[in-house]
Amino acid sequence: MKLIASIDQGTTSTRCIFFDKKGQIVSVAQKEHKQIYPQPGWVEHDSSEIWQNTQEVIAQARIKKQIKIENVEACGITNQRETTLVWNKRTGKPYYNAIVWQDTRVGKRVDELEKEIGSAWFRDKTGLPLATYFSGLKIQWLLENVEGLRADAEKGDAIFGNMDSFVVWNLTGGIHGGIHLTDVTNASRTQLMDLKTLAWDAEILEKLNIPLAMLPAIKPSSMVYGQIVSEPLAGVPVAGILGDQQAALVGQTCFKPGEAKNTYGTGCFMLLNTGTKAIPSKYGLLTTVAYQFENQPVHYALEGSVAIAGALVQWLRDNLGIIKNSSDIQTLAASVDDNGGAYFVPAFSGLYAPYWENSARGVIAGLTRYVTKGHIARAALEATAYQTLDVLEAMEKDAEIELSSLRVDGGMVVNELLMQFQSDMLKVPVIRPQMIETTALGAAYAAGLAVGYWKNTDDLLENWGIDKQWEPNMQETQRDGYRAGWKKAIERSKNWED
Ligand SMILES: Nc1ncnc2c1ncn2[C@@H]1O[C@H](COP(=O)(O)OP(=O)(O)O)[C@@H](O)[C@H]1O
Ligand SMILES: O=P(O)(O)OC[C@H](O)CO
Repeated sequence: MKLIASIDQGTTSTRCIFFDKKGQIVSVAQKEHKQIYPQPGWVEHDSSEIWQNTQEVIAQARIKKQIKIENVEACGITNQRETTLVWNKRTGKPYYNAIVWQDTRVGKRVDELEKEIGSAWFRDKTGLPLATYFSGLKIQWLLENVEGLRADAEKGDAIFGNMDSFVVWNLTGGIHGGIHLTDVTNASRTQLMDLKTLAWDAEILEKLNIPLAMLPAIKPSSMVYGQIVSEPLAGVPVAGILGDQQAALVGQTCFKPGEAKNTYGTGCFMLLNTGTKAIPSKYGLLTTVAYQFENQPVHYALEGSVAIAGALVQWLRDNLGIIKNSSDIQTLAASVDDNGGAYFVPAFSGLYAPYWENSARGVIAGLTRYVTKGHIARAALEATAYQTLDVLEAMEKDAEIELSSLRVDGGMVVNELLMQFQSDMLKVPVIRPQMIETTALGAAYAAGLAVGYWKNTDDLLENWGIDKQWEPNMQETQRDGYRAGWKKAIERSKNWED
């Protein structure tokens, strides 16, 4: 049986999944990597650990089901977006740990640029507001803080990449001729690419003092980029690259304008396909590239990015120790009937969409002696649903549409309590497809389309099917009460950092 390999290099783990023609998983392997927190607000990853894990999960997934290399038609890559790495193309060594998208170290720089140039200038060109989230300011921070880096970058020896570029460069030979490229979806998250021309923007590079020589070539999301030379996928073409949230949009087969999905992982990201039109946002969303298949026009999306969703469950597990495994939150939250008046705003990296408040920090509001750890667990889950509601409202206003249902995926959607509460808050049905590994599937689709494994997107629509659907079932007054409590808590979280 012929298969497509997909590598999903996510924020908390790296997976390799082999898919068949029906979009079903044939084999999967996954490994978590360390989260490094050197200072409050800083988040880093060790890039050599990530590359090591990538090789291990590919090998494990192949061995588990004895997959023969001649049966692997192509490989797709999908990745945590924005996370920024600079390494030396002659030695392969990184200049610094990868600075993760959630990292807030460039907060001061954001404020300076806001005063100096203003967010609108960046938004008009890139579709993105000034925020700590994107890669451009992280690259600038590295250039200013790592000795010797600027000179190497100007020579073109020090090269930048998000994790897609880093993985592809290593797979295709590394210091022995690895290719240095990225796809349009990832490039659209650097804040260095012009959304209309799909090229690096010379004015922004000049303003941030970033040498063009260090940036990867920008390519479509689906095409044969080159051959893998490293075991255990040697000889297989790399044929698809998509940022993970765009990959989930493709995996959910949201190919028509007006179709949307919400992915509940570390963070939570809602994307609405807006077709070949880039819609500027007036209500706090991002305008971003959805995908570009080879020889086809680019498709855009509106995106509502929420930094902390499942990461809050991990925080309750790792930092407070009130649950042992992430899945234990279900029993704990179900041990009480409601949130007991408690609201948890997880503004650990400031607030992202639709607020974009760098200076916000996390708060638990409404505490009384009545509140138990069950209520805190419930408030933590509800936080994801309220944040999604904030984003959905902004999206409906920006795109002038009304969503009739929402397709969901990601690690948190196994949580039925959350899914019901989500539907109650949004007042629309929430639909979980049979396949919730949509991120890896989307990258597999991009790769498979490039090599003719699937003929066109119609082939892919047949692979999508519903597993479960939740209908709204809450009294309006009760819902309004929850919403009002959340809005008050949001106000308490703002303007915390000086
Ligand atoms: N039963 C559950 N209820 C709520 N959250 C969960 C549950 N199981 C896992 N999670 C959360 O889902 C996230 C993992 O989802 P995943 O899609 O793998 O994330 P990512 O791709 O961002 O690494 C973790 O943050 C974890 O805390
Ligand atoms: O790795 P995930 O699933 O948390 O996704 C991270 C996003 O790409 C950040 O923009």
